[in-house]
Amino acid sequence: MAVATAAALLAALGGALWLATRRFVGSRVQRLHGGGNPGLMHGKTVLITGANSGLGRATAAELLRLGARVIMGCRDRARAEEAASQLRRELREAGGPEPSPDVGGAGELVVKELDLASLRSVRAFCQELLQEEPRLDVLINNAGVFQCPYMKTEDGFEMQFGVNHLGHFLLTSLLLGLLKSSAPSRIVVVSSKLYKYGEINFEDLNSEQSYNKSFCYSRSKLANILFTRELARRLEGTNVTVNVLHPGIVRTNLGRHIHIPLLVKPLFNLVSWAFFKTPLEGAQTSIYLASSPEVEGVSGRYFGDCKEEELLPKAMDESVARKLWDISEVMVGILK
Ligand SMILES: NC(=O)C1=CN([C@@H]2O[C@H](COP(=O)(O)OP(=O)(O)OC[C@H]3O[C@@H](n4cnc5c(N)ncnc54)[C@H](OP(=O)(O)O)[C@@H]3O)[C@@H](O)[C@H]2O)C=CC1
Ligand SMILES: CC1=C(/C=C/C(C)=C/C=C/C(C)=C/C=O)C(C)(C)CCC1
Repeated sequence: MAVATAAALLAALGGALWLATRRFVGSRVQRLHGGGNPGLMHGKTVLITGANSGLGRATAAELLRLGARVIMGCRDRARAEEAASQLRRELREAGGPEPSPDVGGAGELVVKELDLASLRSVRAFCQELLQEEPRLDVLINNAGVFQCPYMKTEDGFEMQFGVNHLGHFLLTSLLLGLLKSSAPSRIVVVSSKLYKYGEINFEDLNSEQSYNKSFCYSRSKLANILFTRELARRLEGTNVTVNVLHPGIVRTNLGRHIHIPLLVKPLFNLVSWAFFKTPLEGAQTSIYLASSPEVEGVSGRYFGDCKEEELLPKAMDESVARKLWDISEVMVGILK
């Protein structure tokens, strides 16, 4: 009995130690990309959608630390201003670059309103940005909504397809001119491994015949990959690259629509704390694709953990990618 108790205690202690070590080592491994080169992003302007939370916030923090001027495109100004104040404070405390107009706005953080569930908002955002910004070096299409109940965007699109794909499609299209005139420039698209369970069902892109929230999330993430590959093809020879990534499973606010019974929540929190990536760990591939010299000139590829990965054939289907592009142009009103 005593031996069994001692063994159980030892196992629990070992487990706790392992988890704590994993957290500790993880937080040190996080800063590898560009960590040795704090000026890597000096003079570069980066736009990140959904930069007030989770992966977007962590990506903004790290690119700021590397000297970029970061524009946060966020739907809620109050939430975004609060995140921006925290990021500025963290940067100061870490001894990062002081905001400096002389070095292309190094370490400067700008908040702009952008609701990807409204084409009007996307257009207004781009109009303002194009008036104010002389250059855009990196666009990171990061914002996303995950498995929400059936909802429509302002323009009547199914919410996940509307925000994750169509809003970013219009945003990117309207900013392409500026990205081209700032070349070499980069576009980074945040997708998910869950694309594997999606299909582009052209006959019901608005999910009016049936709605399955998991399918629609996966469909929107498959659309992110097809969009990236078609855009890379169209951008050949322009010195503007576009790559897509999956971040792994990351502890963020993305799961806000998942209902977890109150009693199970503490256990779930513990499990996610132990096994999910932190936002900074999850953001590494976004940061890598946005800043690393290793991927200069690389375009149309899919990455995870800062390494290229293979795609399923359905994500490489050129005819589906072209058809999705053409339909997206009509849906967002670029072509009538
Ligand atoms: N976490 C994970 O495990 C994984 C995440 N991803 C992808 O990573 C990306 C970032 O998600 P993550 O950081 O995890 O989640 P968060 O929920 O923490 O962040 C999502 C961001 O998107 C913003 N957003 C949502 N809807 C809109 C909208 N209509 N207009 C503008 N911004 C909007 C949110 O704004 P607000 O705060 O105002 O709601 C928030 O800033 C997503 O594309 C997601 O699909 C992919 C695979 C796994
Ligand atoms: C961490 C966490 C939650 C869950 C988040 C999950 C499960 C997110 C999964 C996202 C995935 C897998 C996206 C893939 O593209 C809850 C429920 C909000 C409760 C509080 C802590």
